[in-house]
Amino acid sequence: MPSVRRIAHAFLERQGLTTVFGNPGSNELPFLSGLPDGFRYVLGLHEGAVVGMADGYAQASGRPALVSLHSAAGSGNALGALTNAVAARTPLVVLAGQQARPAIGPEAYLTNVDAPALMRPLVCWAAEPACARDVPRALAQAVFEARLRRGPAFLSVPYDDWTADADENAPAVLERRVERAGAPGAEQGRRLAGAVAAARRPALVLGGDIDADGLFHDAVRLAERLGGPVWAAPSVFRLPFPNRHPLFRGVLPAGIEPACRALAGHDLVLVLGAPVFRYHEHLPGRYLPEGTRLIQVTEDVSAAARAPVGEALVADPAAVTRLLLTALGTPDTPVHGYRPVPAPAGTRGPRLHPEEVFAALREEQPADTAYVVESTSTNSSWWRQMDLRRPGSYYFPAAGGLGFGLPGAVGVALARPGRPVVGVIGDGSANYGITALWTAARLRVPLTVVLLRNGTYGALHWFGGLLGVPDAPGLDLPGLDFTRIAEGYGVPARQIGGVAELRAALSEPVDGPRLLQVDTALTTP
Ligand SMILES: Cc1ncc(Cn2c(C)c(CCOP(=O)(O)OP(=O)(O)O)sc2=O)c(N)n1
Ligand SMILES: [Ca+2]
Repeated sequence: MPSVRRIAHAFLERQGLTTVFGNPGSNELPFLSGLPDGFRYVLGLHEGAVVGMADGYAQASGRPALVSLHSAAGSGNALGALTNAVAARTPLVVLAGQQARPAIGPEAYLTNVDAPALMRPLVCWAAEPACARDVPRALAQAVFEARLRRGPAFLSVPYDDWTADADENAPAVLERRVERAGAPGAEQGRRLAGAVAAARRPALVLGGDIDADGLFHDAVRLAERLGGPVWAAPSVFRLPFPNRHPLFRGVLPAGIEPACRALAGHDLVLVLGAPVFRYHEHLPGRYLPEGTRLIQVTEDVSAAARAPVGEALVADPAAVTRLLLTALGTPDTPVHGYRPVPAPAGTRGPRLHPEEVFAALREEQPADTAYVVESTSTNSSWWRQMDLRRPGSYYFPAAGGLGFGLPGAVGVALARPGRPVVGVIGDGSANYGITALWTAARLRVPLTVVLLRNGTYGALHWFGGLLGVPDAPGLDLPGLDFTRIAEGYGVPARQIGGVAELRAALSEPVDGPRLLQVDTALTTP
């Protein structure tokens, strides 16, 4: 009989999971041995960077990604990055090594004492097979759980399982297909279309799933058919709609009371592909204005069940969007007149205003550039200056867990080799995923990193004021020089003086990773 490893490799190959993002330990070597031709191992120097790269890769490719982590400490290092993947609903298959079966009970060195418990609740499914013969089936379950539940699934495998003989049923795993159909029933569809058609002042709130599911252009057609305002759901991590479209009103405020105020006057709020809502600053009040009906459409059962208000239909947003476009008819003429971009705010000192940096990106970068942003005090400046009109144009850490930016940018660039990719990273955020620069250099990933150095955790200064604690310590970052740090990881880097120098640098051809450090003024989010 073939070995468990042989069946596992064959199954992963059948499922297209041939790029392994990993950082190895002794427990993982038996799985990694004998990887078939066509497999690619992308080494990250810290498990946070490994998962961040896999997250960016899976989001940009639209397919699950495979992760190989070391047991215990290695899996623990990945938890921060997994907060973003679980919030983004990114399908990741996370394999972790484990001590040999007889050594687990006595808790030998490098034992992951209760491996599945360590990873919950940051994965949608976690297990350690009860015996070597169950590994092929459990691996298949991990793949199908990740893909169908849309999140990271975790499997811990003792290292002596991989060389064990598979049993006579194992080859049948290779033939398994598990699919999901998520269209609403006829009556559900009629009810929803009737509610939308009857609305006098409908509003749309769109979530990251709209971009993840390829619905960016359908959302525009639906919005133009409804004719009402469109918001991106709070704590936006993917752009679901062109941000200068005349119907676009920006990101819905991430506070209960301001969000309610923004929705005032609308008799129906249709939420597609988002939780209701992922609030951030706690600003209590009514969830919805008097007389406003909210209907949420998501395939995330938990997001539907935990929402504090409104009705929910658990269904595929793509099927629902198509159903509504069919029932309501698509608009005859597309809307014109995208909103013009205001002149960027400037500064009179040596530091650039973030808006000047973003205006330079808008004007110098190709229109199909994909941006991976992780700078938390510059969001308002970003949306004032950018004009993004394509799917897959914007990625942000979905749970606000810093450390996604740099690795995620590397992952996006690996997934979309023909598309320009720019990481816009704060000098605070950069430190959490900095080792991704080494992988970018080794793989010569075409990537521009614009490092915004304002010498501080800018957003926390703002939050301190909001929370009435302006005197908190630990918010300033003097003396960091990412040009030298990047060079140390093998990435060419330079300090940028003014806007003209930035524009000139951005217009140069990109044939590998590069980092441009810009000193910026502190702004409010
Ligand atoms: C893993 C992790 N650690 C700490 C934080 C807390 N945090 C921190 C430390 C922020 C400051 C980020 O600083 P930056 O330089 O990247 O960006 P700005 O200066 O523009 O705010 S924003 C924020 O929520 C976090 N979100 N995630
Ligand atoms: Ca900063």
